[in-house]
Parts: sequence; C-alpha cells; structure tokens
Amino acid sequence: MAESSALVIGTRGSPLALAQAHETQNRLIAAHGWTLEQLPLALIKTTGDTIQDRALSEAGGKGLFTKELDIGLLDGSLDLAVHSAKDLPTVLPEGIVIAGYLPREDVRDAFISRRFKSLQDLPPGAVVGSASLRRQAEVRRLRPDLKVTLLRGNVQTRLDKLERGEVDGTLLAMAGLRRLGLTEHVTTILETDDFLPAVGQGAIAIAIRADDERAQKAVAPIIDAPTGVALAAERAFLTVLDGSCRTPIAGHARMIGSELEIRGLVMRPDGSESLEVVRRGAPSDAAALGREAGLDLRARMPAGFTDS
Ligand SMILES: NCc1[nH]cc(CCC(=O)O)c1CC(=O)O
Repeated sequence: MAESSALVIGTRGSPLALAQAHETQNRLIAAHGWTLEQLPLALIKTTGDTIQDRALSEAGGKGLFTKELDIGLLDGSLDLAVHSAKDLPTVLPEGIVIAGYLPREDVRDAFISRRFKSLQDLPPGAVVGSASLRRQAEVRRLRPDLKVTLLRGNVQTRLDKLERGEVDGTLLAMAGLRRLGLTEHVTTILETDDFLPAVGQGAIAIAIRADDERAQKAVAPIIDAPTGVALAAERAFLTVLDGSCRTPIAGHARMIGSELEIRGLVMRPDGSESLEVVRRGAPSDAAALGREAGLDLRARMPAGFTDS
C-alpha cells in the first residue's frame, strides 16, 4: 500500500486511549496483513484532557473528549477516530458515524482499596473517591453513610492518589484496568447485578466520516456484531434520558439465551432514590428495546428527580 493510502487513526494521548488505539491497529493488521506504517496514529489533545479541577459534568459533560477528533475526521486529517464508547455523546456531529465497535471487554466496575476488602467492608465515614456521577450515586445508594468525594485524573493518577491515602477506596472500570495491565490493583469485582455499569462501558467505538466507504470497508472485518447490538440498545436507552448530563444513569444490555436483556437505572445524585427497569426482547429490535426502557424510566421519574 502506498503512503497516500494510509489510514490515519486519531486518538487521545492518555495511556488508556493509546492502548485502545493500539488494539485497533493490531486488529486491522491481523485482518488485512497491513503494516504499522500504513496505520499511523495522530495524537489529539481534547478539551477534556486539559480540565483537571472540576467534575466533567460541570464543565460541559460529553463531547469534551471527542470534539477535536470530530474536527480531524471532518477536515480529512483523520480517517478513523478511536473512542471509549462510554465517553461518546449520544448525538454525533453531522457527517460522522460510528462504523462499529471492537469486541467488548469486561463491562464490570472494580472496587479498589488498600485496607478494605469490599464496599460493604468500609467503615462508616470512610472516603470513596470517584469522578463519575453514576458511581458516586451508586455508592451513596448502597452506602449512604460513606463520604463520597471527587477523584479525577487518569487511571494511574487515581491509583496513585489511593496509594497516598487521599481516599479509602475508589472504583474503576475493569476494561480500562485490563487494557492497561493494572488488574493486580483490583480488590473486588462488582457484578453488574449489584453495580450496574455505564452505558457503553468496556466497548471501543470507531468513528468515521459518514461517506467514507474506504474506512468503512477497512474496519468491517474487525467490527463485533454482538457488541453493536448491545450498544444499540444501551445508546437508545441513554438518548431518551439524556436531557441532563447531570443525571446519574447506568445501563447494560446483554444476551440471555436468544433474547436481549437491557437493565437501566437512574438515581438522585445523593443516592436517596432510584428507579430501575429490566426489559427483554428480540436482538433485532435492540434500539426499540432500549428506547422503551428509557421511556419507562422517564415516565416514572418525578419532576426534579435528578436535582438533588
Ligand atoms: N471516563 C474515563 C474512562 N473512559 C473509559 C474508561 C474505561 C474503559 C471503558 O469503560 O471502556 C474510563 C476509566 C474508568 O471509567 O475507569
């Protein structure tokens, strides 16, 4: 392949983003027999990477990690953009589509602590740090007696803060820890029945220009259809509820036999009240199933539900 026929892969520069971009490169190499030189990485700094002191939800929420990559796709300087599906907004800019997802990693969250074996084992008043509104609300819901604080930074930074004793425990996605080879830090894995993950957790999305047939053909053999089905349900669920980026929302879809099951959860940020939904249906109706689950929760949510 000539230099001009290279596919430029856009990624953020964080260690996790790079691991995801490398996985994408490796899968393309395995599928097509291409070389690394034909799949150059372009490291793009996004607005989200420069915000360190505030919760991302306060700084404008989703889109902060994708805007600069979207611009690169649209101006032709990038051909693919690799994202954590969890960090993607529900609505993409005009002209950009998700070509598909890589096979999903572990969707579960992990509890990490130096001294305590589980969330249940933390003594009253212990401090749990997380930057995620969803995890904060889920912790408060399960343990209203704990102190929940904001803990930001990339995965390694958070582990360092835990090590220094700034918090007694934290929660991180198993997917990220596995991709970074950091699972030795995990204290307990939280099952999805007890601690519902974020929509899209564990999945890597590949975005392309909507009219780019070359990019679409290139990624077709590395796209995982079952992950696409689950994500169609989860993202439709989130779209219905996305009114406020300050709403703590969890959602996960998986196959149970030949049926697709979606579970959803919305919470008050203080965890004092929560609403759950479970729906099953045909995987061919994934988006409709997700939408119905979201509409069900929306109909049951009192006004101002997510304000406190
Ligand atoms: N918001 C940060 C982020 N985005 C994706 C992951 C992990 C990988 C994934 O969930 O797919 C993480 C870190 C974390 O939540 O622990």
